[in-house]
Amino acid sequence: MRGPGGAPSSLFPPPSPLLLYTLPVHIVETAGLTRRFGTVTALDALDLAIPPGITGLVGANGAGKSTLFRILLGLLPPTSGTARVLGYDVATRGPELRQFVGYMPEHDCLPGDVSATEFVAHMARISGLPGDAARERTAETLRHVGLFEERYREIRSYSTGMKQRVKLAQALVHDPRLLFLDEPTNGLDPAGRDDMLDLVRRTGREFGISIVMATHLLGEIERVCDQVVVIDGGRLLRQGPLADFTAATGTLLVEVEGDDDALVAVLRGRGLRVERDGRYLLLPVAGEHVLDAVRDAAAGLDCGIVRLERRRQALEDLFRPELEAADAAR
Ligand SMILES: Nc1ncnc2c1ncn2[C@@H]1O[C@H](COP(=O)(O)OP(=O)(O)OP(=O)(O)O)[C@@H](O)[C@H]1O
Repeated sequence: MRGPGGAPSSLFPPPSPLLLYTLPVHIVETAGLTRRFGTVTALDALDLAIPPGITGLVGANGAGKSTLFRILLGLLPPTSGTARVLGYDVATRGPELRQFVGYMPEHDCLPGDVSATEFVAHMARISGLPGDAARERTAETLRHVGLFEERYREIRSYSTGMKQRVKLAQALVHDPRLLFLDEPTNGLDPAGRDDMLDLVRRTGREFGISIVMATHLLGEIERVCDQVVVIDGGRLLRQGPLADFTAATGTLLVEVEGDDDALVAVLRGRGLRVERDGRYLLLPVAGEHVLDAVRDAAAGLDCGIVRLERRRQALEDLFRPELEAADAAR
């Protein structure tokens, strides 16, 4: 496991200087990437340029996310076009690139009759780690994903959330520089979803591992990702930094502690338009006087201001219409 900032642990030799100096600007690059299955076009002339960091790959079911992962791992040949992962051409250098890439598949693929320790250590050995290092590294990885206490239990006795963690552990055990996670929150309840997203974020941020996470849930992207790639029907809708998609809107978002009904009444009494969204009050930002009015009114009513900021655009609002339009056109 690498420490914060990406420093390698003592368990692993440092990456070769050659690799350090040749790390590409983009961890994934594709040009005209196309994959057909008979009459179905799963990927359609996809041009991607994904920088290091945590990237959300978002698309509805059948958008082509899993097909893209299989191609990027060098496990499935494209029909046409090219792809490079960490600078390696997937068509010719699959075995090399897979040393540096971890993959968490979407569906349940774990053997039930072995423990997490046995399974993850087996995967570590397959990746080329010698016995002692594989055992140490397995314990370390299972601790990271929160399964250390239960590591000797048979996988068949695990909950869905625990099985997802085993899948993440096997993807991490060989100390990859890049992780492909295919719907890591699949089948989890809201609390399990939160825990998994937190784990994904910590894995990316604390250990400096780049992550591409496929999901069909836009809200998940907003919580953990720096970058967004949106595909639909195998085609690229948009890609770029999350901040570009969630620019500040012309709406002021206010949250107060205290009598917010009274605050609404006072603000409306001053001629301001105020709407409610749960515990938030929303006002069009017509100028500085709106901010001043909110501050003065809250102070006059002894309401503590918890949030007073421009509301940001939600990904959901941006892409839902595009995804729906693309669906209708098919
Ligand atoms: N081996 C295959 N043979 C035929 N069609 C396939 C094959 N693999 C994928 N497809 C088709 O390609 C399209 C993209 O599938 P893919 O699994 O990549 O989508 P996805 O975005 O990962 O969706 P999901 O989350 O539902 O798996 C779908 O129409 C799917 O039916």
